[in-house]
Amino acid sequence: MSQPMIQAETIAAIATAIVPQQGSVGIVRLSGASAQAIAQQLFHAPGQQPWESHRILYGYVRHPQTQQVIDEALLMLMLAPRSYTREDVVEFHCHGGIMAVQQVLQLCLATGARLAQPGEFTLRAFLNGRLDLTQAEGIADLVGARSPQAAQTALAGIQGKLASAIGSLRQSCLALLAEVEARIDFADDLPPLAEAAVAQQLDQVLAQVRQILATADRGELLRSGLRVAIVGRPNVGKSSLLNAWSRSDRAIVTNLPGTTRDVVESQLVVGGIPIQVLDTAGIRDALDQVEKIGVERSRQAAQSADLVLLTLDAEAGWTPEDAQLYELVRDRPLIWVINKIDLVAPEALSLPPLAEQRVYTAAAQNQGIEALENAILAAVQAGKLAAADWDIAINQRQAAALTQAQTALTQVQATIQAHLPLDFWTIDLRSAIRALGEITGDDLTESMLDQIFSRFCIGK
Ligand SMILES: Nc1nc2c(c(=O)[nH]1)N(C=O)[C@@H](CNc1ccc(C(=O)N[C@@H](CCC(=O)O)C(=O)O)cc1)CN2
Ligand SMILES: Nc1nc2c(ncn2[C@@H]2O[C@H](COP(=O)(O)OP(=O)(O)OP(=O)(O)O)[C@@H](O)[C@H]2O)c(=O)[nH]1
Ligand SMILES: [Mg+2]
Repeated sequence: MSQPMIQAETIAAIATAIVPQQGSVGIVRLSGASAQAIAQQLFHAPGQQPWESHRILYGYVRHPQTQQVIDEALLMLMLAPRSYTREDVVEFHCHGGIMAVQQVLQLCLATGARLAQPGEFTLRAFLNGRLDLTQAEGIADLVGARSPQAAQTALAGIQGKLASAIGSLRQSCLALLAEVEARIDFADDLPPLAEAAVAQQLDQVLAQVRQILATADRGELLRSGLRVAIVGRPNVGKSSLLNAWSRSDRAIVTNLPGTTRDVVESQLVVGGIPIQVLDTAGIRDALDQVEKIGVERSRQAAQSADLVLLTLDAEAGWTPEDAQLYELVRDRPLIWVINKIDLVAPEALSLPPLAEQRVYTAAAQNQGIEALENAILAAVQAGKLAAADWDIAINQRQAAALTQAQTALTQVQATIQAHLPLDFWTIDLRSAIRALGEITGDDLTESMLDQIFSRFCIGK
């Protein structure tokens, strides 16, 4: 799969974000055999500027028929193979906003390019051998990263750290397979295989497989993050807690119960984990229709959360309504937040008669936030995050394939121990090699590719 294959069609897409907050520059990208020819019909570079690879041209994008100027722009030509896709690539660096890039893209499409599918530039980079599959997945991870640690891990993937770890395991298995097959084919000419030595080699490979598999939990946390819902009776200080925690005035706070009517979301990073915090409407028998809907959304938020912060008013203490609320959310991982602790003497506290972990906060005074963060990290097992000596973190697809390899290699060991004939060894060795190859893309199927590249964004 790694020999260059020139794709017949030239693809085009807007490579930069199209969002309400406009960027100052927007890029339209072309890749494929006609990229330069298309660009030359659209782009006018005044003066004697030569169309050389890896040089910036200054000029105008013009409608090829009407000569109407669409944008003033910079253009970069990157001739194959020195480009992201290893095909001829052209980038138009246009003015930001929506209109310039949209119109330039339309002109590219009218001049022979086809709109790229999500991830298609990176797919071509993969098909042309510039990246393996784990590196391509790293690129999607980096684009989606929501914490510096997640970005760092993604970059390790792009730089090929996982690829080389898996690659060397696969090489070990291939070498072993070659040894075994040689004994099958030339049994009389070669000394027999030392079973003990082979078993020891397999042990080493398996130990590494286990190490890499252990990074899956961390990968999952860094990629998906946590949804944390702040839930509680009205007026206990949920919105104050969100504001103190996010150091903002994101949510409206008043002394009126029923202030928050809808779920308010905020993005935070705690110990490297991206966290989506949901402040919810206080749960009670609602007074009006709007509040009723809000309360229903609170219940849904609690149900969808990875962790619930069940908040109590320390002054009011543990009430029957709190007990009812607990029944609603007790199947979720849960931390008690005893808020307004500034209003109560420690001996006067009445606490929930329940075992879950507690933290004490005075949200209005920004107190207790660190304790809260520590409790959350403990709840998700901070150990899962501890970066090993490397910053590799595998995803679910990679973990599934690695588990297959582990099973197959364990099977080889059993085969050796049972002193079964060499033919039996090769069966499981081959399936281990295939599973490892699925991770890097050395062994792959069309549907795997679709699955992987469909989670990219357009233009990547
Ligand atoms: N304007 C712009 N910025 C960008 C990108 C881009 O495509 N365009 N990138 C896109 O994601 C990232 C940079 N990644 C890149 C990775 C490889 C090559 C590249 O040309 N690789 C060739 C040749 C390298 C060389 O000349 O030595 C190769 O590896 O074969 C380009 C960009 C981020 N910034
Ligand atoms: N003394 C004290 N007052 C607090 C504390 N936290 C919140 N309050 C006050 O309690 C009142 C209610 O706070 P909110 O944050 O709006 O409470 P809520 O739980 O979001 O209320 P609803 O949105 O109505 O469910 C406000 O007057 C806050 O200033 C605290 O730690 N100590
Ligand atoms: Mg509120």
